[in-house]
Amino acid sequence: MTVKLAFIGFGGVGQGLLQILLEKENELRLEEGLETQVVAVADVMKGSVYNPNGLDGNQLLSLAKEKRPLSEYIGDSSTITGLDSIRTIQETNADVIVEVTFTDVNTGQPAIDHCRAAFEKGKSVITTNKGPVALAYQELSEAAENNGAFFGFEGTVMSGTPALRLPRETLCGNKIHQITGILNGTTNYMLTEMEKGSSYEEALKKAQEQGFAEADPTSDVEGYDARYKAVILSNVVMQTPMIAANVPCTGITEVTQEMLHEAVKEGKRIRLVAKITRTESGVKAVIQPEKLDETNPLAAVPGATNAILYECDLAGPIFLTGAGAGLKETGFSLLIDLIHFTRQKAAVKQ
Ligand SMILES: NC(=O)C1=CN([C@@H]2O[C@H](COP(=O)(O)OP(=O)(O)OC[C@H]3O[C@@H](n4cnc5c(N)ncnc54)[C@H](OP(=O)(O)O)[C@@H]3O)[C@@H](O)[C@H]2O)C=CC1
Ligand SMILES: N[C@@H](CC=O)C(=O)O
Repeated sequence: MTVKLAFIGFGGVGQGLLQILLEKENELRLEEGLETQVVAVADVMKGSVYNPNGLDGNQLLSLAKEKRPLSEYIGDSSTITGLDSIRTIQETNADVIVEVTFTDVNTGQPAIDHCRAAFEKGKSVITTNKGPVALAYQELSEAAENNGAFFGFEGTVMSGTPALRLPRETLCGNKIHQITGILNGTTNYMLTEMEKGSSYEEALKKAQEQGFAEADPTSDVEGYDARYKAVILSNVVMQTPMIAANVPCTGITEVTQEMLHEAVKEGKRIRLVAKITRTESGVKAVIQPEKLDETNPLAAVPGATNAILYECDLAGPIFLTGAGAGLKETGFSLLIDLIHFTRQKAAVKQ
């Protein structure tokens, strides 16, 4: 099956997915029957390019790496430049929209509108953008279903570590009554680096250089990104709608090197912890730095690695750890969605 893709946003994660698709082209065709063709890319600063017969992935990546505009793409006479993101979604022949614009922690826009526009046209969406799933999950998942479209968002929590499919699919049949996790790679990386001696500013800069941080890192350090992820876990895994603004949230801006070193001396670690609990009056969440005993499995989680503990009624505690951020790792999360999209289409055909 050939799947035509349009990238909306072409930053680190979008490029990460395209790199993987090029590297694994043969494997994906042979093992999953999946062939992809990038037909369009639309990005705010880089511009846009569309060719219904497909674009050359290597040329797109070179332009992005050399920070050259997409209007410099050299293609045949069917190549069009200058479509904005909504026209790219509505007017191109893409089957799947790869929504990888920045996450806006107040409005979820423009990503929510991108998803709406895609579903109205019966097109599928795969995204790592937390806004749509945290703020409009109910509406968008219904719109996808009503229009026969696929809505994939595995990478919105813990990047390529399957923090959403594991509980929804593999652990199905359990009632999960509590989820506790380290859900932000940037802050965990910063806390680990600060424990080793880096200043707050140095640690943040290093996290930004490695592509872990949000476009506006305030979202990471103030805990808003982890709060969005807690809301997504409530919406999707606990199937209980949660309003982000109602979730108490404290980031790591007040955590000093002294506090971290003191904790280490006590045999403890300070980590930014998200807790989502099912109570008699609904699902509640809280995000805050916590001093964890070294025996707590979350305390041992280093760098941009994240971890999550699901407390299940039948399976008991299930602990999952892996990348929480990173361009290739998050690009991989989109590949997971793409493979599931392909398998679903193939199953419908049979
Ligand atoms: N990096 C990571 O480890 C992870 C990231 N995510 C999420 O994935 C998404 C992408 O992340 P990442 O690639 O790192 O971010 P980047 O900031 O590198 O890329 C985002 C891209 O989207 C573009 N963009 C912004 N608004 C629009 C718009 N309206 N139309 C078209 N393009 C737009 C930006 O353009 P410009 O820069 O030119 O303004 C930029 O090129 C984010 O939502 C992020 O929260 C999720 C999990 C992990
Ligand atoms: N900025 C985020 C990226 C992934 O969601 C993080 O650091 O976890």
